[in-house]
Amino acid sequence: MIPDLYLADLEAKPAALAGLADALASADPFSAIPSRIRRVLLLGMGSSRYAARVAALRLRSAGVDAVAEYASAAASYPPGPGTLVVAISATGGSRETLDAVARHRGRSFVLALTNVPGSPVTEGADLVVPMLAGEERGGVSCRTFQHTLALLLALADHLSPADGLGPSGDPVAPGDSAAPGDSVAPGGPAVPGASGRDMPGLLLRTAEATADLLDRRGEWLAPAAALLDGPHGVYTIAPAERLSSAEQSALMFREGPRRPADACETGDWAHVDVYLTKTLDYRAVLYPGSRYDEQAMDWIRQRGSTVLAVGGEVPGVADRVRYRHDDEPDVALLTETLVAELVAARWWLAQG
Ligand SMILES: O=P(O)(O)OC[C@H]1O[C@](O)(CO)[C@@H](O)[C@@H]1O
Repeated sequence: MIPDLYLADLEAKPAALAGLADALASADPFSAIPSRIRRVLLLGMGSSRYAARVAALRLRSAGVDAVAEYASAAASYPPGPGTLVVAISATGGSRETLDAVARHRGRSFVLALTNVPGSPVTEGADLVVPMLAGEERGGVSCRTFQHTLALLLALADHLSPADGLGPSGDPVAPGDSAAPGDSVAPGGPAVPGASGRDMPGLLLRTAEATADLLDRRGEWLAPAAALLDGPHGVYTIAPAERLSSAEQSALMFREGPRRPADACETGDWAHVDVYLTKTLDYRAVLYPGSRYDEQAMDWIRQRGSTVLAVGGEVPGVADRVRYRHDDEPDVALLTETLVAELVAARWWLAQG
């Protein structure tokens, strides 16, 4: 892994997103998914699984039977023709994901989502969807994480009943979702773009948000890096619907500069990370948007902990980083990890 190439990979995000937006505007990559699908099993490791978990939650909130599993889990859903397996591997070569796919090949409908066409995960797959993230020369999954999330949102749109998620990403109202056991799109095949969302438009706004953070990093990056640079590691906090942001951020602090880092869900924070704030110099990135932001911040203020908010205003934080379109939850989901990624790159480069 090479820090200056990792930074170059981050700087190439807006162009890669524009390319993905073009591709999604011209074709639905999921149109070959059969109508018999009744269950979605997303499999992956590391950042691929982080993205999968958020997508599975979104599918469930639209009434679709979906779960994200560690590909390494020995016990999971049995294979079957009604199961759509989404095997996610940026490199296409993670051992655990290949082993899990082997159990489903020829028995479930296997969709391989990968950045490397022809890689092992595509062997025997019923459908291959390329991430179109370009080569990551730094050796760290960053653009592939962003493109995985984007494509899984597009998949969720494709599989969701027409009365499921709205264009804003709001969950369906209680009682409006499909009944348990319903096919993913009642009465027929999954409807492309059933949610009515303009996915290419979302990706172009994400590219603008990403470019805004990159262009203005001279203002915010040095203070943010200094604020998070404590003796006891970095913690990251995000709502369940965007937990991938906290998980990917913590992974970037570990994988690049090799700093201790961990992720926590915002509501769960009061049951888990709160115990660290009394004894450690607790420093965290908060991705706001949970109804439990204030519950966490109440403890954080009492304990004098240090929090950097990304994408919103939260009373009691030490500082905040804002960016274009950060009031749009799906733009935030797709963009916000860039703050942690750039801090990680800065620390990594400083190590020489
Ligand atoms: O998506 P892949 O290529 O299967 O990789 C899974 C994980 O493994 C890593 O490559 C690290 O080993 C991470 O960057 C990634 O999150």
